[in-house]
Amino acid sequence: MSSTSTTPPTVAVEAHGLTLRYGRRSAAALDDCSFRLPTGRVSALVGPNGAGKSTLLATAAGLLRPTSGTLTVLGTAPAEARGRIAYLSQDKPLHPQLTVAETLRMGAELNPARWDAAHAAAIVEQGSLDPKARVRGLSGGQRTRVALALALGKRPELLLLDEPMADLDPLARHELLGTLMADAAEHGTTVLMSSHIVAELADACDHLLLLGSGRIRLGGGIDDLLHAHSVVTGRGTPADLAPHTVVESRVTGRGLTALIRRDGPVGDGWETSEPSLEELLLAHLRSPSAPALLTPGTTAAPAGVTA
Ligand SMILES: Nc1ncnc2c1ncn2[C@@H]1O[C@H](COP(=O)(O)OP(=O)(O)OP(=O)(O)O)[C@@H](O)[C@H]1O
Repeated sequence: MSSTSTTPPTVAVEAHGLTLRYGRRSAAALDDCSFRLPTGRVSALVGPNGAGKSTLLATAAGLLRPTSGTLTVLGTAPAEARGRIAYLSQDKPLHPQLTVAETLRMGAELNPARWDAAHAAAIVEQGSLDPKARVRGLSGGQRTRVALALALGKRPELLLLDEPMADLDPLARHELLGTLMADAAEHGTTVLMSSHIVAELADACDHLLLLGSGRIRLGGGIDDLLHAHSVVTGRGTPADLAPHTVVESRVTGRGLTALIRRDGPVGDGWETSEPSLEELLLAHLRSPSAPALLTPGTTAAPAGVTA
């Protein structure tokens, strides 16, 4: 890696042929993944159950080692970047016997150089949590808030969140997503978070990584990915849509409706519109054999070339 302390890396996470098997004979949980994620963005990590999202996040946090290939974060090996990363796993481990205030004090002690006490306290206060309450007495969503306060109070350069919003109520989700976006905008924090709640990701995230069966299916800026696709409706067959790539098609009352990846202008006779994020993701999830697409900024650099 060639980055120096005066020039922060522009790439937060970069994978080359990243493959991870939990056992020698197991199927690959991550299978030859190559991609890069730019710094300072909020990226959504999406995919069906078992796609490899948690595995990728734990690998980026330095808790799992690739079977082959490489993964670098913030320009270095994940283990070397631990102090600059915050990782919140799905089970959000906290000490149940500690109070909320003691938990935040522990965060301060563990991260003396970086701890932002005011930021962590504000996240807890927004949830109207009693600082003297014991963690074991909190609801699932309240624990999530404390765990997020611990992660964000560390002022990480890279924040890895595994389904952080699953047990939050809609208001809390909205508010905490706003906090993540503000941190990315004001402090350049890079956020990579897995989630199944596509509607909320569309508002909060500007980047996307779609995993299916351990492989990268889509990667890039959400706007770029949406612009690259069209929903077309008309009287014709999928073959009539050549040279475009038909990701998914179905016959409806109005003829054929297809989600295509455009290769030039769409011919006359087809009504076209831009897909929503949900339409794009669903079409790719229902069509696992559709070719993968990584937009230019998300394609891993050739070996030996650094950001
Ligand atoms: N500790 C483990 N030991 C063995 N196999 C595992 C382990 N953890 C995950 N796997 C397997 O690796 C694959 C990817 O799992 P992973 O948990 O990364 O998926 P995911 O996309 O996070 O799923 P979900 O949306 O259900 O959380 C799955 O086939 C899973 O069974």
